[in-house]
Amino acid sequence: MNTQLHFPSPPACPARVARRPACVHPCAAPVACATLRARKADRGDPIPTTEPLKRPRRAPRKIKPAAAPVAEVTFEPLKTERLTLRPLKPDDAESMHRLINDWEVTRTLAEVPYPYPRSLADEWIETTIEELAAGDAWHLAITGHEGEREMLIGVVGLRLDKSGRTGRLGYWVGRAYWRHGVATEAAKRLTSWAFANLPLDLITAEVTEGNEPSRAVLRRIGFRQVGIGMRASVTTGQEHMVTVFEATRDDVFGRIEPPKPEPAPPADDAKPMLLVVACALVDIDQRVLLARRPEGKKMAGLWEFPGGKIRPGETPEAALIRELKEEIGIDVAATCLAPFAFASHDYGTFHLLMPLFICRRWKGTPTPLENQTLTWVRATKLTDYEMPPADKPLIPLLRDFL
Ligand SMILES: Nc1nc2c([nH]c(=O)n2[C@H]2C[C@H](O)[C@@H](COP(=O)(O)OP(=O)(O)OP(=O)(O)O)O2)c(=O)[nH]1
Repeated sequence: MNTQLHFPSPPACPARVARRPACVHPCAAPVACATLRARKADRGDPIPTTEPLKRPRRAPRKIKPAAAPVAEVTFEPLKTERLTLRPLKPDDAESMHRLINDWEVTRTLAEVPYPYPRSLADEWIETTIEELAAGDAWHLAITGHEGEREMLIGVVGLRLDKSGRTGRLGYWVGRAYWRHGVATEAAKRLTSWAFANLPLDLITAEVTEGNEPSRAVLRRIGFRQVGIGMRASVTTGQEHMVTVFEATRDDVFGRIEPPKPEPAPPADDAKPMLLVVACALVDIDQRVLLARRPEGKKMAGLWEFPGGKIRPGETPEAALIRELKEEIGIDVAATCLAPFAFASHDYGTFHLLMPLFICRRWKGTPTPLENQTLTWVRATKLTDYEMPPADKPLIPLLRDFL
Protein backbone atom coordinates (compact mmCIF):
# COMPACT_ATOMS: atom_id res chain seq x y z
CA MET A 1 0.00 0.00 0.00
CA ASN A 2 1.42 3.33 -0.97
CA THR A 3 1.28 5.59 2.04
CA GLN A 4 3.50 8.28 0.62
CA LEU A 5 2.47 11.16 -1.52
CA HIS A 6 4.58 12.13 -4.47
CA PHE A 7 3.20 15.46 -5.42
CA PRO A 8 5.09 17.70 -7.78
CA SER A 9 6.62 20.91 -6.54
CA PRO A 10 4.47 23.96 -7.12
CA PRO A 11 4.71 25.01 -10.75
CA ALA A 12 7.07 27.87 -11.40
CA CYS A 13 4.66 29.72 -13.63
CA PRO A 14 1.19 30.32 -12.08
CA ALA A 15 -0.26 30.75 -15.56
CA ARG A 16 0.32 27.05 -16.25
CA VAL A 17 -1.90 25.77 -13.50
CA ALA A 18 -5.61 25.20 -13.69
CA ARG A 19 -7.76 28.18 -12.92
CA ARG A 20 -10.22 26.35 -10.70
CA PRO A 21 -9.44 25.52 -7.12
CA ALA A 22 -11.06 22.46 -5.66
CA CYS A 23 -13.32 23.83 -3.01
CA VAL A 24 -16.88 23.88 -1.86
CA HIS A 25 -18.53 25.93 0.78
CA PRO A 26 -20.83 24.50 3.37
CA CYS A 27 -24.32 25.87 3.11
CA ALA A 28 -27.80 25.36 4.38
CA ALA A 29 -30.19 24.89 1.46
CA PRO A 30 -30.78 25.47 -2.23
CA VAL A 31 -32.52 28.79 -1.76
CA ALA A 32 -32.00 32.25 -3.14
CA CYS A 33 -29.51 34.52 -1.53
CA ALA A 34 -31.99 36.79 0.24
CA THR A 35 -33.59 33.79 1.89
CA LEU A 36 -30.24 32.41 2.84
CA ARG A 37 -29.31 35.68 4.42
CA ALA A 38 -32.52 35.93 6.37
CA ARG A 39 -32.26 32.37 7.56
CA LYS A 40 -28.66 32.68 8.58
CA ALA A 41 -29.25 36.02 10.28
CA ASP A 42 -31.99 34.31 12.32
CA ARG A 43 -29.55 31.70 13.45
CA GLY A 44 -26.82 34.20 14.14
CA ASP A 45 -24.61 32.64 11.46
CA PRO A 46 -22.48 34.89 9.33
CA ILE A 47 -23.22 35.16 5.62
CA PRO A 48 -21.97 33.72 3.38
CA THR A 49 -20.14 30.61 4.42
CA THR A 50 -16.70 29.29 3.99
CA GLU A 51 -16.44 27.57 7.28
CA PRO A 52 -12.93 26.26 7.20
CA LEU A 53 -11.43 29.63 6.57
CA LYS A 54 -13.45 32.53 7.81
CA ARG A 55 -12.80 34.53 10.90
CA PRO A 56 -14.07 32.96 14.13
CA ARG A 57 -17.74 33.57 14.71
CA ARG A 58 -17.28 34.73 18.27
CA ALA A 59 -15.77 38.15 18.95
CA PRO A 60 -11.99 37.88 18.85
CA ARG A 61 -10.38 38.04 22.22
CA LYS A 62 -8.59 41.30 22.74
CA ILE A 63 -5.76 40.20 24.96
CA LYS A 64 -4.80 36.61 25.19
CA PRO A 65 -2.32 35.31 27.74
CA ALA A 66 0.83 34.25 25.95
CA ALA A 67 0.49 30.62 27.01
CA ALA A 68 -3.30 30.27 26.76
CA PRO A 69 -4.17 26.58 26.93
CA VAL A 70 -5.60 25.19 23.73
CA ALA A 71 -8.79 23.13 24.13
CA GLU A 72 -8.16 19.41 24.59
CA VAL A 73 -8.98 17.52 21.44
CA THR A 74 -9.20 13.79 21.36
CA PHE A 75 -9.91 12.70 17.84
CA GLU A 76 -8.41 9.63 16.27
CA PRO A 77 -7.00 10.76 12.92
CA LEU A 78 -8.81 9.39 9.87
CA LYS A 79 -6.57 7.49 7.48
CA THR A 80 -6.95 6.90 3.78
CA GLU A 81 -4.62 5.13 1.41
CA ARG A 82 -2.44 8.21 1.03
CA LEU A 83 -3.72 10.78 3.49
CA THR A 84 -4.24 11.45 7.16
CA LEU A 85 -7.04 13.75 8.31
CA ARG A 86 -6.25 15.06 11.76
CA PRO A 87 -7.27 17.99 13.95
CA LEU A 88 -5.54 21.22 13.03
CA LYS A 89 -2.75 22.35 15.35
CA PRO A 90 -1.47 25.86 16.06
CA ASP A 91 1.76 24.80 14.33
CA ASP A 92 -0.17 24.34 11.07
CA ALA A 93 -0.90 28.06 10.82
CA GLU A 94 2.18 28.94 8.80
CA SER A 95 1.75 26.17 6.22
CA MET A 96 -1.95 26.82 6.02
CA HIS A 97 -1.36 30.50 5.42
CA ARG A 98 1.10 29.70 2.64
CA LEU A 99 -1.44 27.46 0.89
CA ILE A 100 -4.54 29.58 1.37
CA ASN A 101 -3.00 32.95 0.62
CA ASP A 102 -3.28 32.15 -3.07
CA TRP A 103 -5.88 33.85 -5.24
CA GLU A 104 -6.42 30.71 -7.32
CA VAL A 105 -7.43 28.88 -4.15
CA THR A 106 -9.41 31.63 -2.47
CA ARG A 107 -11.33 33.02 -5.38
CA THR A 108 -14.15 30.51 -5.14
CA LEU A 109 -14.19 30.47 -1.34
CA ALA A 110 -16.94 32.92 -0.53
CA GLU A 111 -15.70 34.27 2.77
CA VAL A 112 -11.96 34.05 2.58
CA PRO A 113 -10.23 37.38 2.38
CA TYR A 114 -7.46 37.88 -0.09
CA PRO A 115 -4.76 38.63 0.80
CA TYR A 116 -5.25 36.30 3.76
CA PRO A 117 -3.78 37.80 6.97
CA ARG A 118 -1.28 35.57 8.72
CA SER A 119 -2.92 36.24 12.10
CA LEU A 120 -6.26 34.92 10.76
CA ALA A 121 -4.75 31.49 10.32
CA ASP A 122 -3.87 31.38 14.05
CA GLU A 123 -7.32 32.58 15.11
CA TRP A 124 -9.19 30.25 12.82
CA ILE A 125 -7.19 27.17 13.81
CA GLU A 126 -7.86 27.88 17.45
CA THR A 127 -11.59 28.08 16.70
CA THR A 128 -11.55 24.76 14.89
CA ILE A 129 -9.94 23.11 17.90
CA GLU A 130 -12.63 24.48 20.22
CA GLU A 131 -15.46 23.49 17.88
CA LEU A 132 -14.08 20.01 17.44
CA ALA A 133 -13.85 19.58 21.23
CA ALA A 134 -17.45 20.81 21.54
CA GLY A 135 -18.71 18.45 18.80
CA ASP A 136 -19.99 21.34 16.67
CA ALA A 137 -17.69 21.01 13.69
CA TRP A 138 -14.86 18.81 12.46
CA HIS A 139 -12.35 20.82 10.45
CA LEU A 140 -9.40 18.59 9.78
CA ALA A 141 -5.98 19.11 8.29
CA ILE A 142 -5.47 17.03 5.14
CA THR A 143 -1.90 15.81 5.44
CA GLY A 144 0.40 13.55 3.48
CA HIS A 145 3.95 12.34 3.93
CA GLU A 146 7.03 12.72 1.87
CA GLY A 147 9.48 10.37 3.53
CA GLU A 148 9.30 11.18 7.22
CA ARG A 149 8.09 14.70 6.60
CA GLU A 150 4.43 15.52 7.14
CA MET A 151 2.97 18.02 4.67
CA LEU A 152 -0.18 20.06 5.03
CA ILE A 153 -2.12 19.70 1.80
CA GLY A 154 -5.48 21.32 2.55
CA VAL A 155 -8.44 21.30 4.88
CA VAL A 156 -11.70 19.38 4.93
CA GLY A 157 -14.52 20.30 7.28
CA LEU A 158 -17.99 19.35 8.39
CA ARG A 159 -20.24 21.57 10.50
CA LEU A 160 -23.47 20.39 12.12
CA ASP A 161 -26.62 22.49 12.04
CA LYS A 162 -28.51 23.21 15.24
CA SER A 163 -30.55 20.02 15.05
CA GLY A 164 -27.39 17.95 14.70
CA ARG A 165 -29.10 15.98 11.91
CA THR A 166 -27.58 17.85 8.94
CA GLY A 167 -23.91 18.53 8.26
CA ARG A 168 -22.30 20.94 5.82
CA LEU A 169 -19.21 19.76 4.02
CA GLY A 170 -16.41 22.03 2.84
CA TYR A 171 -12.86 21.52 1.64
CA TRP A 172 -9.97 23.13 -0.12
CA VAL A 173 -6.65 21.84 -1.37
CA GLY A 174 -3.40 23.74 -1.92
CA ARG A 175 -2.79 24.50 -5.57
CA ALA A 176 0.34 22.32 -5.85
CA TYR A 177 -1.75 19.26 -4.98
CA TRP A 178 -4.61 19.66 -7.41
CA ARG A 179 -5.46 16.87 -9.83
CA HIS A 180 -4.25 14.10 -7.53
CA GLY A 181 -7.66 13.06 -6.21
CA VAL A 182 -6.87 14.56 -2.80
CA ALA A 183 -10.19 16.35 -2.39
CA THR A 184 -12.17 13.23 -3.31
CA GLU A 185 -10.15 11.01 -0.99
CA ALA A 186 -10.40 13.42 1.94
CA ALA A 187 -14.04 14.44 1.50
CA LYS A 188 -15.11 10.84 1.03
CA ARG A 189 -13.30 9.79 4.20
CA LEU A 190 -14.83 12.54 6.32
CA THR A 191 -18.30 11.99 4.86
CA SER A 192 -18.10 8.24 5.53
CA TRP A 193 -16.82 8.85 9.05
CA ALA A 194 -19.61 11.35 9.72
CA PHE A 195 -22.42 9.05 8.59
CA ALA A 196 -20.92 6.15 10.52
CA ASN A 197 -20.33 8.08 13.75
CA LEU A 198 -22.83 10.96 13.96
CA PRO A 199 -26.65 10.86 14.01
CA LEU A 200 -26.81 12.52 10.61
CA ASP A 201 -29.64 12.31 8.07
CA LEU A 202 -28.06 14.54 5.45
CA ILE A 203 -24.84 16.22 4.39
CA THR A 204 -25.01 19.25 2.13
CA ALA A 205 -22.33 21.03 0.12
CA GLU A 206 -22.15 23.97 -2.27
CA VAL A 207 -20.03 24.50 -5.33
CA THR A 208 -19.40 27.89 -6.88
CA GLU A 209 -20.52 28.11 -10.49
CA GLY A 210 -17.82 26.95 -12.89
CA ASN A 211 -15.95 24.89 -10.32
CA GLU A 212 -16.32 21.66 -12.26
CA PRO A 213 -13.62 19.75 -10.36
CA SER A 214 -15.54 20.24 -7.12
CA ARG A 215 -18.78 19.04 -8.70
CA ALA A 216 -16.97 15.94 -9.87
CA VAL A 217 -15.59 15.35 -6.38
CA LEU A 218 -19.05 15.45 -4.83
CA ARG A 219 -20.58 13.24 -7.50
CA ARG A 220 -17.83 10.66 -7.07
CA ILE A 221 -18.63 10.45 -3.37
CA GLY A 222 -22.34 9.96 -4.02
CA PHE A 223 -23.73 13.49 -3.64
CA ARG A 224 -26.73 14.52 -5.73
CA GLN A 225 -27.27 17.97 -7.23
CA VAL A 226 -30.48 19.31 -5.69
CA GLY A 227 -30.66 22.98 -6.64
CA ILE A 228 -28.98 26.31 -7.19
CA GLY A 229 -28.78 29.48 -5.12
CA MET A 230 -26.95 32.78 -4.86
CA ARG A 231 -24.19 33.43 -2.37
CA ALA A 232 -22.56 36.77 -1.52
CA SER A 233 -18.78 36.62 -1.44
CA VAL A 234 -16.52 38.84 0.63
CA THR A 235 -13.67 37.47 -1.40
CA THR A 236 -14.84 38.92 -4.68
CA GLY A 237 -17.35 41.45 -3.38
CA GLN A 238 -19.94 39.95 -5.73
CA GLU A 239 -22.77 37.48 -5.63
CA HIS A 240 -22.00 34.03 -6.95
CA MET A 241 -24.31 31.38 -8.25
CA VAL A 242 -23.80 28.15 -6.35
CA THR A 243 -24.95 24.62 -7.01
CA VAL A 244 -26.25 22.82 -3.98
CA PHE A 245 -25.55 19.14 -3.43
CA GLU A 246 -26.69 16.75 -0.77
CA ALA A 247 -26.13 13.15 0.23
CA THR A 248 -27.84 10.72 2.55
CA ARG A 249 -26.26 7.71 4.22
CA ASP A 250 -27.70 5.51 1.44
CA ASP A 251 -26.18 7.76 -1.25
CA VAL A 252 -22.74 7.28 0.28
CA PHE A 253 -22.86 3.67 1.47
CA GLY A 254 -25.44 2.26 -0.96
CA ARG A 255 -28.84 0.91 -0.15
CA ILE A 256 -29.27 -2.29 1.80
CA GLU A 257 -30.67 -4.88 -0.55
CA PRO A 258 -32.67 -7.73 0.93
CA PRO A 259 -30.43 -10.80 1.01
CA LYS A 260 -31.09 -13.26 -1.77
CA PRO A 261 -32.29 -16.54 -0.32
CA GLU A 262 -29.67 -19.23 -0.72
CA PRO A 263 -31.05 -22.38 -2.30
CA ALA A 264 -31.14 -24.98 0.43
CA PRO A 265 -28.88 -27.97 -0.18
CA PRO A 266 -31.01 -30.94 -1.19
CA ALA A 267 -31.70 -33.27 1.70
CA ASP A 268 -30.57 -36.88 1.37
CA ASP A 269 -34.16 -38.04 0.95
CA ALA A 270 -35.14 -35.07 -1.25
CA LYS A 271 -37.91 -35.83 -3.77
CA PRO A 272 -39.91 -33.74 -6.21
CA MET A 273 -42.71 -31.68 -4.75
CA LEU A 274 -45.99 -31.96 -6.66
CA LEU A 275 -48.33 -29.00 -6.26
CA VAL A 276 -51.96 -29.90 -6.86
CA VAL A 277 -55.05 -27.85 -6.06
CA ALA A 278 -58.47 -29.34 -5.35
CA CYS A 279 -61.96 -28.21 -4.45
CA ALA A 280 -64.81 -29.48 -2.30
CA LEU A 281 -67.87 -28.30 -4.23
CA VAL A 282 -70.77 -28.20 -1.75
CA ASP A 283 -74.38 -28.07 -2.99
CA ILE A 284 -77.42 -26.70 -1.18
CA ASP A 285 -78.00 -30.08 0.48
CA GLN A 286 -74.53 -29.89 2.02
CA ARG A 287 -73.32 -32.68 -0.27
CA VAL A 288 -69.78 -32.80 -1.60
CA LEU A 289 -68.88 -33.62 -5.21
CA LEU A 290 -66.40 -36.47 -5.67
CA ALA A 291 -64.87 -37.60 -8.96
CA ARG A 292 -63.69 -41.14 -9.64
CA ARG A 293 -60.27 -41.25 -11.29
CA PRO A 294 -60.70 -42.93 -14.68
CA GLU A 295 -58.94 -45.94 -16.04
CA GLY A 296 -55.52 -45.09 -17.42
CA LYS A 297 -54.65 -42.58 -14.66
CA LYS A 298 -52.60 -43.39 -11.59
CA MET A 299 -54.79 -44.37 -8.65
CA ALA A 300 -57.61 -45.13 -11.11
CA GLY A 301 -60.85 -46.06 -9.35
CA LEU A 302 -60.19 -43.90 -6.24
CA TRP A 303 -62.58 -41.04 -5.45
CA GLU A 304 -61.05 -37.55 -5.25
CA PHE A 305 -61.91 -33.88 -5.13
CA PRO A 306 -61.96 -32.28 -8.59
CA GLY A 307 -58.77 -30.35 -9.34
CA GLY A 308 -55.31 -30.89 -10.79
CA LYS A 309 -51.69 -29.83 -11.01
CA ILE A 310 -50.67 -26.20 -10.61
CA ARG A 311 -48.64 -25.05 -13.62
CA PRO A 312 -45.43 -23.03 -13.14
CA GLY A 313 -46.32 -19.39 -12.49
CA GLU A 314 -49.98 -20.15 -11.83
CA THR A 315 -51.72 -19.24 -8.59
CA PRO A 316 -53.67 -22.03 -6.85
CA GLU A 317 -56.92 -20.14 -7.52
CA ALA A 318 -56.20 -19.70 -11.23
CA ALA A 319 -55.20 -23.35 -11.56
CA LEU A 320 -58.38 -24.50 -9.83
CA ILE A 321 -60.64 -22.28 -11.96
CA ARG A 322 -58.96 -23.71 -15.07
CA GLU A 323 -59.17 -27.35 -13.88
CA LEU A 324 -62.87 -27.07 -12.90
CA LYS A 325 -63.66 -25.74 -16.35
CA GLU A 326 -61.59 -28.42 -18.14
CA GLU A 327 -62.70 -31.37 -16.01
CA ILE A 328 -66.35 -30.73 -15.16
CA GLY A 329 -67.31 -27.71 -17.29
CA ILE A 330 -68.29 -25.24 -14.56
CA ASP A 331 -67.32 -21.57 -14.15
CA VAL A 332 -66.10 -20.45 -10.77
CA ALA A 333 -65.06 -16.97 -9.64
CA ALA A 334 -61.94 -16.61 -7.49
CA THR A 335 -64.04 -14.77 -4.88
CA CYS A 336 -66.14 -17.93 -4.45
CA LEU A 337 -63.13 -20.04 -3.50
CA ALA A 338 -62.58 -20.24 0.26
CA PRO A 339 -59.29 -21.77 1.46
CA PHE A 340 -60.15 -24.64 3.75
CA ALA A 341 -57.27 -27.03 4.48
CA PHE A 342 -54.32 -28.68 2.81
CA ALA A 343 -52.93 -32.14 2.32
CA SER A 344 -49.24 -32.90 2.59
CA HIS A 345 -48.41 -36.49 1.75
CA ASP A 346 -45.36 -38.54 0.83
CA TYR A 347 -46.21 -40.75 -2.15
CA GLY A 348 -42.74 -42.34 -2.15
CA THR A 349 -41.50 -41.05 -5.49
CA PHE A 350 -42.87 -37.53 -4.94
CA HIS A 351 -44.34 -35.40 -2.18
CA LEU A 352 -47.84 -34.04 -2.71
CA LEU A 353 -48.83 -30.62 -1.40
CA MET A 354 -52.50 -29.95 -2.10
CA PRO A 355 -54.50 -26.92 -0.91
CA LEU A 356 -58.20 -27.72 -0.65
CA PHE A 357 -60.75 -24.96 -1.27
CA ILE A 358 -64.48 -25.00 -0.56
CA CYS A 359 -66.87 -23.59 -3.15
CA ARG A 360 -70.65 -23.18 -2.81
CA ARG A 361 -71.37 -21.04 -5.89
CA TRP A 362 -70.58 -21.80 -9.52
CA LYS A 363 -72.16 -21.50 -12.94
CA GLY A 364 -73.15 -24.53 -14.97
CA THR A 365 -73.84 -28.14 -14.12
CA PRO A 366 -70.89 -30.34 -13.20
CA THR A 367 -70.40 -32.74 -16.12
CA PRO A 368 -67.69 -35.45 -16.41
CA LEU A 369 -65.57 -34.26 -19.36
CA GLU A 370 -62.52 -36.53 -18.79
CA ASN A 371 -64.07 -39.94 -18.43
CA GLN A 372 -64.48 -39.63 -14.69
CA THR A 373 -67.58 -40.56 -12.74
CA LEU A 374 -69.16 -37.84 -10.62
CA THR A 375 -71.21 -38.27 -7.46
CA TRP A 376 -72.66 -36.06 -4.72
CA VAL A 377 -71.90 -37.42 -1.25
CA ARG A 378 -73.13 -36.39 2.19
CA ALA A 379 -70.34 -35.49 4.59
CA THR A 380 -71.20 -38.38 6.90
CA LYS A 381 -70.86 -40.84 3.99
CA LEU A 382 -67.52 -39.63 2.67
CA THR A 383 -65.63 -42.45 4.41
CA ASP A 384 -67.62 -44.95 2.37
CA TYR A 385 -65.66 -43.88 -0.71
CA GLU A 386 -62.10 -45.03 -1.12
CA MET A 387 -59.89 -41.98 -1.61
CA PRO A 388 -56.16 -41.41 -2.22
CA PRO A 389 -54.16 -41.62 1.03
CA ALA A 390 -53.42 -37.87 0.95
CA ASP A 391 -57.16 -37.08 1.19
CA LYS A 392 -57.89 -39.17 4.25
CA PRO A 393 -56.94 -36.54 6.91
CA LEU A 394 -59.20 -34.05 5.13
CA ILE A 395 -62.41 -36.03 5.58
CA PRO A 396 -62.93 -35.52 9.34
CA LEU A 397 -62.25 -31.80 8.86
CA LEU A 398 -64.92 -31.58 6.17
CA ARG A 399 -67.41 -33.61 8.19
CA ASP A 400 -66.96 -31.32 11.19
CA PHE A 401 -67.32 -28.26 9.02
CA LEU A 402 -70.45 -29.23 7.07
N1 LIG B 1 -57.32 -33.68 -8.24
C1 LIG B 1 -56.95 -34.39 -7.19
N2 LIG B 1 -55.71 -34.98 -7.15
C2 LIG B 1 -55.37 -35.67 -6.04
C3 LIG B 1 -56.25 -35.76 -4.94
N3 LIG B 1 -55.65 -36.50 -3.97
C4 LIG B 1 -54.45 -36.89 -4.45
O1 LIG B 1 -53.62 -37.55 -3.87
N4 LIG B 1 -54.27 -36.39 -5.71
C5 LIG B 1 -53.07 -36.62 -6.48
C6 LIG B 1 -53.27 -37.60 -7.55
C7 LIG B 1 -52.26 -37.20 -8.58
O2 LIG B 1 -51.00 -37.75 -8.24
C8 LIG B 1 -52.21 -35.71 -8.40
C9 LIG B 1 -53.10 -35.05 -9.37
O3 LIG B 1 -52.59 -35.32 -10.60
P1 LIG B 1 -53.49 -35.44 -11.89
O4 LIG B 1 -52.68 -36.24 -12.84
O5 LIG B 1 -54.82 -35.92 -11.53
O6 LIG B 1 -53.57 -33.95 -12.28
P2 LIG B 1 -54.16 -33.38 -13.61
O7 LIG B 1 -55.63 -33.25 -13.48
O8 LIG B 1 -53.41 -32.09 -13.84
O9 LIG B 1 -53.87 -34.51 -14.66
P3 LIG B 1 -53.01 -34.56 -15.96
O10 LIG B 1 -53.52 -33.43 -16.81
O11 LIG B 1 -51.57 -34.43 -15.55
O12 LIG B 1 -53.34 -35.92 -16.50
O13 LIG B 1 -52.67 -35.44 -7.12
C10 LIG B 1 -57.51 -35.12 -4.99
O14 LIG B 1 -58.35 -35.16 -4.07
N5 LIG B 1 -57.80 -34.44 -6.14
